[in-house]
Formats: sequence, C-alpha cells, structure tokens
Amino acid sequence: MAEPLLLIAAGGTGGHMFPAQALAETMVARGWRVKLSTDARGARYAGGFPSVVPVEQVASATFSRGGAAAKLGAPFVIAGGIIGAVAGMMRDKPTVVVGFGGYPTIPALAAAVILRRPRMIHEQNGVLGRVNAAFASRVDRLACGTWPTDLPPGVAGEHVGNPVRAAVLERAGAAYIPPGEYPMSLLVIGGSQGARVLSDLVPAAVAALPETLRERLRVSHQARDEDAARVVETYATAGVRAEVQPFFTDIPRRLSEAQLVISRSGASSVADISVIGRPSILIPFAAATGDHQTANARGLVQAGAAVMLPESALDAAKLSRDIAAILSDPVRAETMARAALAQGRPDATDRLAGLVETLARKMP
Ligand SMILES: CC(=O)N[C@H]1[C@@H](OP(=O)(O)OP(=O)(O)OC[C@H]2O[C@@H](n3ccc(=O)[nH]c3=O)[C@H](O)[C@@H]2O)O[C@H](CO)[C@@H](O)[C@@H]1O
Repeated sequence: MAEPLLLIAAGGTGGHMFPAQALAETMVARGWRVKLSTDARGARYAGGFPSVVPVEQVASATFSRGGAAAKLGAPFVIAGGIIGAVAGMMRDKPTVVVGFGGYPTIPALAAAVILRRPRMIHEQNGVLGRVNAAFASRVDRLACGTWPTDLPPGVAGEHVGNPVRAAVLERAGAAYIPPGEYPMSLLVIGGSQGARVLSDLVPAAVAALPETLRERLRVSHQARDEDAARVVETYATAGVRAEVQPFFTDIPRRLSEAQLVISRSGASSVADISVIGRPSILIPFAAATGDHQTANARGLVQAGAAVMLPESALDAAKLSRDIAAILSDPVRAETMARAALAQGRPDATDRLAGLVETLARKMP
C-alpha cells in the first residue's frame, strides 16, 4: 500500500507558513508523503520545506489587499482555484487535508468539503482568521495554537500549541537567572517586521529607569532600519549598552539569556517566550485582524507570566515603571518565568501530527 498523503494548504505569510513547515517535516519523518498548496507569496517560504514536498501553486486572491478590480475578480479566481483543487484531489486522494489559514487555503479546504476528505485547520492566533472562521464548522478537527481561542458557538477546538523552531526547542526551559546585582539582559522584539512603537517608547522608558538599574542593563533591541539611528542614540545618551539590529537571527539564545522580554504578541513570539519561559511585557499590535494579538497575550497574562500594555494607554513613563517593577523584584520575575514555562507547548508539532494520524485512522 502507498504511504498516506497529507495535503497542507497555507497562506502567504511567515506566520502561517512556519507552523506548516514544522508539520511537513514531522510527517515526512513519520513516513508520510506531503504536498503543499500555496500561492506565489507562500511559495517564497517553500524552500524551507523538506525537498521531497512538491508545491502546487494556486492563484492569489484576496479581498483585503489590492485595488477594486482585484477585489471584484477575487471570487472568480477562487472559484477557478476550487475547480482545479477538486480535479487534483480526485486524482491524488489525500488521506488528510490541513489548512493553516489565509486565502490560498480556500481551494484545498473547499475541495475537501466537496469530496468529503478528512480535513482539519490549525489556527495560530487567539481569534480565528477569516478563512479559518469560514471553515471552522466544516472541518473534522480544529487545532488551536493559542489558548484560550475565541471560537464561534458550537465549534470545539483543541489546544495543541504553535510549533516552534528546533533552535527554540533546544533551549526549552533553560535555567532562568532572576534579576540581581549583576549585568542583566533586556530583549526588545517587534515580530518579523519589527515595530515602530517599541522604538518610540522603549529607549525613552529605559533612559528613565533609576541609574542603579540602567548601568547594569544590556539591551538587545530589534529596530527597523529607519528607526535604528535614533534608538542607538537614545540608549547611548542614557549610558545604556545596547545592540540594535533589524532582525536577530539568534533569538533563541537572546531569549534564554534575558531577564525580561518586551515584545509584540504575534503568535510565534508568544510561543517562543513561553517555551523558553521568560517574564514579558507584551504590547499587542492594535490593528491586527480581530485584535488577535490581545487574544494571543491573554494566556500568559492570566497565568501571571506577562504584563500586557495596550498601545492606546501607553507612554514611556508608565512603561519605565513596569520595567523597573519587574527588574527590582527577583521573586516576582522568577514566578513570571515559571508561569510562562507552564504555558509553553514544546510538543505542539507532535500533537498536531498526532491529530493528523488520528484522523487518518478514522478513514473508512
Ligand atoms: C503585524 C502582524 O499582523 N503580525 C502577525 C504575524 O506576526 P509576525 O510574523 O510579525 O510575528 P510572530 O510573532 O508570529 O513571529 C515572529 C517570529 O520571529 C522571531 N524573531 C523576531 C524578531 C527578531 O529579531 N528575530 C526573530 O527571530 C520571533 O521570535 C518569532 O518566532 O503573524 C502572526 C501569526 O499569524 C500573527 O500573530 C501576527 O499578529
């Protein structure tokens, strides 16, 4: 008998593609054949998938970007995509279909509904994205990366967690050194694109810290290129040692060395902070769809692992007080670190793979 086939459908952002890649790697290792369905944007990330995974490109269609013509044409592009996906699915007969969110997942999920193939969704955020919400009641399983996740009435989700990178897993639960009378590390990250608000507020907040704290601080600050010069200058004027980069490629190490993390609450950032287990101040991106970054932060906040500061009510003075409160209280910082670790799901990929295999076993 041929190996079972998993069809993975994922949209064009890193936020959807990275967890999809983690599942692909695990299923290939478990002896499955895997196929990826994505659009041109997503295909840019396909190089990270195992080389045995063929990529089927669907036409991009979105209602949220582009001009009026693109939006008017989107239903036709999607309908064409569904017809193509039905034909492909009749030929390939995938054992299971998994969608990771984004418009490019519509053809594969719709074809799976039409042809009654076993199907599931993985939602990374604490609020369902538009496409995942549309299919939530039409799939066999709904796996959630964030917990709790806001779900429509009558829809049940299962918490599996968000897959994290192998380099993060290597430092899962690394020993935490609480703040003290020695050099301390503060990590400031804004997600894959960086975040201007953190460059506006954090250096000024750090500059306003009591001198005894300031002189012991070592800051790693992710700043967009256009913001870097003023960030560097504010830290230098305050006499604070800081390393400023547009993207740190060694985040797992910096996270594990940090006494405190200040971050946006994108799904993977929250997952990384939890799996390694560090105290954090989270500043959700207010314009995210359905305010999902606030929902992403909720689990850590409710567990006492993080302080959430909404951007609308935030200034450098308030942020400075919150940083000082955590860095001056090693017992609290250590409790927060432990609470973060308890929220981590280092086994997220395995749990997701387990759900796929359970669905496959239910096949007639
Ligand atoms: C602005 C926006 O809409 N962002 C969305 C985007 O997040 P976005 O892709 O910005 O952010 P995520 O937090 O999900 O992932 C960022 C990843 O980059 C890493 N990192 C960060 C900084 C750095 O210097 N180096 C580094 O390696 C983080 O540790 C993390 O692993 O997709 C996520 C998943 O759907 C959503 O939750 C976010 O709301």
